[in-house]
Amino acid sequence: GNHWGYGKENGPDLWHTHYPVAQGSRQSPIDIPRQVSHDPSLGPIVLDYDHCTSISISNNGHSVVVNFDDTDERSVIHGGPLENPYRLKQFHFHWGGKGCDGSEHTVAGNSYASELHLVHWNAVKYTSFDHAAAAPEGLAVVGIFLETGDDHRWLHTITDAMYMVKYKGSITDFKGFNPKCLLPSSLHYWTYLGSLTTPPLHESVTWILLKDPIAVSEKQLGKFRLLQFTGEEEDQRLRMENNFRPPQPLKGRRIRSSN
Ligand SMILES: COc1cccc(N2C=Cc3cc(S(N)(=O)=O)sc3S2(=O)=O)c1
Ligand SMILES: [Zn+2]
Repeated sequence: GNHWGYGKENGPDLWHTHYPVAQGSRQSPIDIPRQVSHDPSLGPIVLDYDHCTSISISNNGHSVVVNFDDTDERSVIHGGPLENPYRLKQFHFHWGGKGCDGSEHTVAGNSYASELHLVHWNAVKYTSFDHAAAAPEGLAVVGIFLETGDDHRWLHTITDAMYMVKYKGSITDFKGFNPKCLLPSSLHYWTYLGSLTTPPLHESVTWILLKDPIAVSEKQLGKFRLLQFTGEEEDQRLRMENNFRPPQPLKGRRIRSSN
């Protein structure tokens, strides 16, 4: 049927027809205003990725996803606003078209070129990722902004693998990648309660947005746009770009800032 996407016929403004929660009270992304209340009780976020390694990279028809083995507590985040450790499950990106920005969250109305999402789930409170992804405290997503500048020395590993997952439904081995190398120098962050930014739009996410962007080159971003929304067998060739949802109403939510 009319599967959701980012086009005119199936884009973010129409998602509410199949996913009414799209008009809910804690939807993401949001715009981060210039002034955010500083909460001294908010400790640092800790990313324990030391023994973390990736398994595969795939194209799910909406983004490029790097998947992790989440069968133990090897790679977790804890601290900050989180009551429990959350296990890393996958990371993926959202980006724009040639010369236009594609982040999902915005800062004082400004977009970045792209946004990286590191998706973690609460294996202390929930028995599976699928349960956690639909539960109020189930997920913690770390958002990292990408701005265009110099080449990112480690992003090459990911962009070089993209030709292997050009089409929707493709997946290939991608072992030994540690996302610690994608973190900016500072782990200062904003945090608020929100949702998945794509269908099913579950309101299950504690968002942790790092304030500092990382720099990637236009050339590296260009390789993201070689990916396709469509499958190899489809005659339509749709370049994967502008796969971002615009900011949603804050609806009275509080956004807190770490130090
Ligand atoms: C039962 O719920 C499930 C089961 C399997 C996968 C998903 N997901 C779908 C979308 C989605 C969007 C994310 S974003 N852009 O906010 O970081 S994270 C994420 S997901 O949790 O992987 C949900
Ligand atoms: Zn995302």
